[in-house]
Amino acid sequence: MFKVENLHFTYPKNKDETIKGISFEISKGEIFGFLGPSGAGKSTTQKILIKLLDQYKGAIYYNNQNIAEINDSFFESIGVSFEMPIHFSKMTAMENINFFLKLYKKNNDIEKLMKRVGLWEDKDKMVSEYSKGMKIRLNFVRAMLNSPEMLFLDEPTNGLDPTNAMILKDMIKEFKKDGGTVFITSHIMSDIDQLCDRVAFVVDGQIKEMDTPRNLKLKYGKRTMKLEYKENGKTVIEEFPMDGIGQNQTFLNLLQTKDIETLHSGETTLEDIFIHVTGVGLNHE
Ligand SMILES: Nc1ncnc2c1ncn2[C@@H]1O[C@H](COP(=O)(O)OP(=O)(O)OP(=O)(O)O)[C@@H](O)[C@H]1O
Repeated sequence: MFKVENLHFTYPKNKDETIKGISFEISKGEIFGFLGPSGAGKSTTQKILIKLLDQYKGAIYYNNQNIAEINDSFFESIGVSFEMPIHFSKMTAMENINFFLKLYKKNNDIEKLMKRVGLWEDKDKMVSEYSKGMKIRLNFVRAMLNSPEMLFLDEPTNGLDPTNAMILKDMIKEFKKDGGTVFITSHIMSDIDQLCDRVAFVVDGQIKEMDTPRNLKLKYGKRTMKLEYKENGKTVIEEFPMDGIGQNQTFLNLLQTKDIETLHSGETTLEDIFIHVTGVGLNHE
């Protein structure tokens, strides 16, 4: 569906390259996460992919067509939601939608979308009266206006309360179920974990790691079992190697004789992997 080959990009005013040879492919129906520390080049890549920036080196294909050679049909078939919502604040939400709807040949079911994100009741309110979370939800509706085949989402749940974030994530999953393809950036690792089929970690304009969240967890996870049990009123914690765990008599004895509180494998989180791969902690603004 989407193929990026050896992408390089330098901002005209800069000396150094921002994107230093990125390659990846996204299959139809796949949700692909693009993760990395601030300044790694995520937004720059996204802007190149949606043809906001040109003068890059390398090639980008959408449905086997070089995007440099596709005309308006490209914009007809993609939906974009940037982190900072941009709407006409002196117009109502519905007026905003109607304005943008006219730009497209294909239109989605607006009432259904607005009801789903919980904005139907407030559709005639001025956007200036909308809260930050409402603007973000309206932004998502805008990305879906033309019933796109592929979505580009930059931090789509950032600034939403857990309930609204869950609704948006469910909508993204439904979009995928209906055959849609998604390119997504986020700092919220649990969202990425729940949504993405594959993720790429980008550091300083290069992809450092790319795989399914499960494979990454297996690769970076500690192969251990951690056991917590009660003894003389105190909690004791012991760790055992996963290999040969079924024959480990000490471990088996504890299981049979102790009052077990918890038992889990040393699976690592995407957050741990992020810090390991990028060498940079997550910023949760
Ligand atoms: N218009 C521009 N002109 C020159 N340099 C830019 C421009 N936009 C971004 N940069 C630089 O390019 C690099 C990558 O920025 P980019 O916005 O792509 O990072 P990011 O990974 O999206 O970061 P964040 O997570 O903070 O949004 C940074 O060093 C940034 O200063």
